[in-house]
Amino acid sequence: MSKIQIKNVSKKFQHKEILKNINLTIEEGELISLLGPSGCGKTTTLKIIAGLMDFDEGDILFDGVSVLKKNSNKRGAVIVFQDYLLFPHMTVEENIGFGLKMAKRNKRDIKEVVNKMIELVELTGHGRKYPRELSGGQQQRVAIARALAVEPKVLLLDEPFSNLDIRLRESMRQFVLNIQRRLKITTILVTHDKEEALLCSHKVAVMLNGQIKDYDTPKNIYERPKSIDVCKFFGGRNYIEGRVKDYFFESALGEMKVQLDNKEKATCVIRPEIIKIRKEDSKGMVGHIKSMKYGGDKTYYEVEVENILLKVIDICNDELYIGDRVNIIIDENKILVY
Ligand SMILES: Nc1ncnc2c1ncn2[C@@H]1O[C@H](COP(=O)(O)OP(=O)(O)OP(=O)(O)O)[C@@H](O)[C@H]1O
Repeated sequence: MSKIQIKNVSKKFQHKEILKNINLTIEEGELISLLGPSGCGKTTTLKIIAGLMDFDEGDILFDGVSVLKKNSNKRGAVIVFQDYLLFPHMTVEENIGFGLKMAKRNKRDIKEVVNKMIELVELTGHGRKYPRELSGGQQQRVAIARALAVEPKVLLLDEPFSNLDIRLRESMRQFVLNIQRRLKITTILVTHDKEEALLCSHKVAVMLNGQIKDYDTPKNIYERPKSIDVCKFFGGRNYIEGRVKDYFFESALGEMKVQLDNKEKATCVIRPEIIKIRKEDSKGMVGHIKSMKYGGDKTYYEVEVENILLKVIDICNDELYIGDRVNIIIDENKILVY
């Protein structure tokens, strides 16, 4: 249950800069996600926090105190990796008790903690089984129990759900979240799954190319990211070129009010879900539907307006067909201009 501060951390592998001046603060009891594409440096960051890897510059503090001189087993941070890394020749009980045995805790204590953990992760009756006798989700719960048994101050989860099928992933995610909220353990979740990061976290850090590009609440990071790179990482958005003049963004789509100073070249980012389409009734911007895909609770449209193909996500409108002329309504309060 520590506050974690990562200060100006940089790391090179064979002269290649992998982490570039990483700064992050995670408040006590918070769960934050480190979100980014494959190879951007997420696992490296976790290993550095856990003390499993050296780095070139910077500092890591737990509760305001540098942990650089502490070995990994003294830091109180544990990592759960995506492939669980359970010991195959040990039973569930032995796996969960392993860290406590290493810490030379007495047998009675170990048994008590192991039983508590087995109950916590809902594996009562499975204690004597070996990992191969368990399902993927059960193995994962053993890995979580093993990590929590040593009462870490910091829990580091490296893509813990990525090996599970979608249904199991959702229930395991909720399961881990409940435990995290109950124990209030400071947690960093590494993921490349955007929805997972948004759903689970108090805050999300978007990591691209070894740099933290943005760090904010899920809503702010999704709706108001600081840079166009982060918008592009979330994907699926509309990018309109234009300029800002006298507090209006001017483009082929016309004028939209913005709170920005003049800029000769600017890009407006419009999320598909802030655009609504209606059967044409002569008011407002007009386009025509080029494509539509039914997706159950939403429909994906492509609408051509002034030679621009706009992606639109709206509820299904049974009166609309491909080729129809439609009015486009953009929520100007939700556009972003960079
Ligand atoms: N021991 C190592 N020696 C050399 N290069 C390494 C080493 N470990 C990682 N790298 C490189 O550092 C970069 C970051 O790796 P890292 O595992 O941190 O990425 P990641 O964001 O966790 O990716 P993924 O989501 O695929 O696990 C990659 O380019 C990787 O090839």
